[in-house]
Amino acid sequence: MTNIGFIGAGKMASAIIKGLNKDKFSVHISGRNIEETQKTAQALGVNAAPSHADLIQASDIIVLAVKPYVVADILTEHKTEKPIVSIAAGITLADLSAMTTDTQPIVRIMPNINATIQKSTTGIVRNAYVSDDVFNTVKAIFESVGSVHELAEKDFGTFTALAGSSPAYIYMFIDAMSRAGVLHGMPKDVSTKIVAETVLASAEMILKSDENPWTLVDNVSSPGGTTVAGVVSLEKNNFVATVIDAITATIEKNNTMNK
Ligand SMILES: NC(=O)C1=CN([C@@H]2O[C@H](COP(=O)(O)OP(=O)(O)OC[C@H]3O[C@@H](n4cnc5c(N)ncnc54)[C@H](OP(=O)(O)O)[C@@H]3O)[C@@H](O)[C@H]2O)C=CC1
Ligand SMILES: O=C(O)[C@@H]1CCC=N1
Repeated sequence: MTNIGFIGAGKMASAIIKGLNKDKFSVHISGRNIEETQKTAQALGVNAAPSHADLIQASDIIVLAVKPYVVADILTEHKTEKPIVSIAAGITLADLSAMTTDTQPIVRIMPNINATIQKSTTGIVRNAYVSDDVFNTVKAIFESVGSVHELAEKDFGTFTALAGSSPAYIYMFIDAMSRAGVLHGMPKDVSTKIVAETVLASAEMILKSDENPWTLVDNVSSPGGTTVAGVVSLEKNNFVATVIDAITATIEKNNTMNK
């Protein structure tokens, strides 16, 4: 049984812990406040550690699941040679090494909120001090809540935009479509379900088809028909450039988070 300790048990840690196979992993959590930690531990069916030091003592692998600005404080105060896994946005392996030691085994992860339904698309990279055994265990943790993509660290900012943050942008798109349904007389719950089902199936089409997305756009667009009228309107309003700008802004923020 591998002992996994989560420092910080908020939205992401809870989503990951819920998906973990408790026959393979014994899970410990520690937070800012022991009463809150005990309540969260009880709700998740895991162990509450009285302090971060106790959690580190009890764990084989320590997952930092706190907000990025808290990571340095924790790593400065608590030294360990055990492998550290960070899910914090914008904090690089080099940043984490600078907060620990030159030889600290560190894995950097970018999951997404779809871990809540075991469908995270997760990015992973390790430094040179992480053994294959530890790396495979960390991969297994995140495979319990979705797919795992091994990346070069230079691509982590882009991955953060395309997978870590993008659920928010996709929710915005769904809500905008659904609001248009309301404008044209449909109840919001009905239009949201219709749009969400259509987004889900359209994404499945892209994953199952060999065609590129623009060919699929052309397949929907009948000559002189309804779809092309909407496609031209989206383009008049800079839909593609607007989306690309949002992804670039996300990457730029990622690159300056710890500066
Ligand atoms: N949300 C998302 O979609 C994603 C988030 N991430 C990353 O995951 C990390 C966590 O984000 P998320 O789960 O959303 O945030 P949450 O705020 O939900 O969780 C953070 C948790 O850390 C706790 N905490 C704060 N200070 C300390 C401390 N000193 N010691 C221990 N615990 C502490 C907080 O407790 P309290 O509430 O009491 O302050 C809270 O429970 C971030 O670094 C973020 O970049 C990565 C990918 C996606
Ligand atoms: O907004 C953030 O910084 C985190 C990282 C990806 C999703 N949420």
